Amino acid sequence: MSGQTVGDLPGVVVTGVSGRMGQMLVREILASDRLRLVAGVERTGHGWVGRDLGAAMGGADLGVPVMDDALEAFAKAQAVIDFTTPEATVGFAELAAQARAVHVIGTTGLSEADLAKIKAAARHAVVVRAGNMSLGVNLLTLLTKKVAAALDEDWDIEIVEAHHNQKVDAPSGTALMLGEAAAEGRGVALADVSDRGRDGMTGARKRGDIGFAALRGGDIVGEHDVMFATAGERLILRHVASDRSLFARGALRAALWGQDKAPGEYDMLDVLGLN
Ligand SMILES: NC(=O)c1ccc[n+]([C@@H]2O[C@H](COP(=O)([O-])OP(=O)(O)OC[C@H]3O[C@@H](n4cnc5c(N)ncnc54)[C@H](O)[C@@H]3O)[C@@H](O)[C@H]2O)c1
Ligand SMILES: O=C(O)C1=N[C@H](C(=O)O)CCC1
Repeated sequence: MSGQTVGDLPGVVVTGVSGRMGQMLVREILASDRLRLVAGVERTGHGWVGRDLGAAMGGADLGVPVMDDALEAFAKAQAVIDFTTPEATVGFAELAAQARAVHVIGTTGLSEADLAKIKAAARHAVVVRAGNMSLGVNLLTLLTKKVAAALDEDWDIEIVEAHHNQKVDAPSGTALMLGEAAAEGRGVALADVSDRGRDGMTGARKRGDIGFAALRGGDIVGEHDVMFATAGERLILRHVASDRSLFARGALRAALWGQDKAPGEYDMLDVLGLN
């Protein structure tokens, strides 16, 4: 970015700016010399709306407003980084497309109907979506696919995830990415073999199923095991995130990467050049 003035840097809006990821994103953007923070967006009625973002975060004024009019905010930006809720993200996808801003989506828990709306928005603008923005997890999806392809159904696949006690969706977006990768490696559709939330007299495990289990507690940032278990041995692939900043840095990288791309839906494997 040599020779650029601050005004030339791509402008970014962070939605859900008061949230765990929102505040982490603000800190990473302020520390970056490649992106410029233009606004934060929060839901109508939130106490931060109308305030300066720096002051709202308990520091000095930044000259960056917190707004609840997303379209007005997006009109000033080249990228929108969005870690909010499924309902909010679907609305933001349409507005980001109208503003022709790159929409980086970290929100998880999206339904098939939500994904269809995001796909429609991606006809007009760049969307980068991933249930996990870290390099390690995205590499883990490739390893999972490879191991699943190498092993037959004598090997049971179980995905175990653990997160903090405020997480509202399960299985995690990451666990679902890993499940998709395992299913792809096996040449099956995840929807046909997914086994979630066992409880009570479940009967014996069905051969070929991919099982999911979710743990919630304390301040766990995010842990994922993909277990391949057969008679006499187990292989466990594990990722442990100990700091949310790695998700935020992945999102910033995606926002920059998307600046010169054609409209469409992309993921972090595209951003990282691993596809
Ligand atoms: N993809 C990844 O790498 C990754 C990493 C961490 C978290 N996540 C996901 O990001 C999402 C947010 O996680 P979090 O821990 O920051 O949650 P959080 O609850 O701390 O933050 C969500 C924020 O969104 C705001 N919000 C809700 N509706 C809104 C609306 N209509 N307009 C504007 N703001 C709105 C809330 O007020 C809140 O500040 C979750 O889906 C989580 O699973 C993804
Ligand atoms: O804290 C969360 O919520 C996280 N969500 C993502 C998921 O659902 O996999 C990524 C890890 C943290």
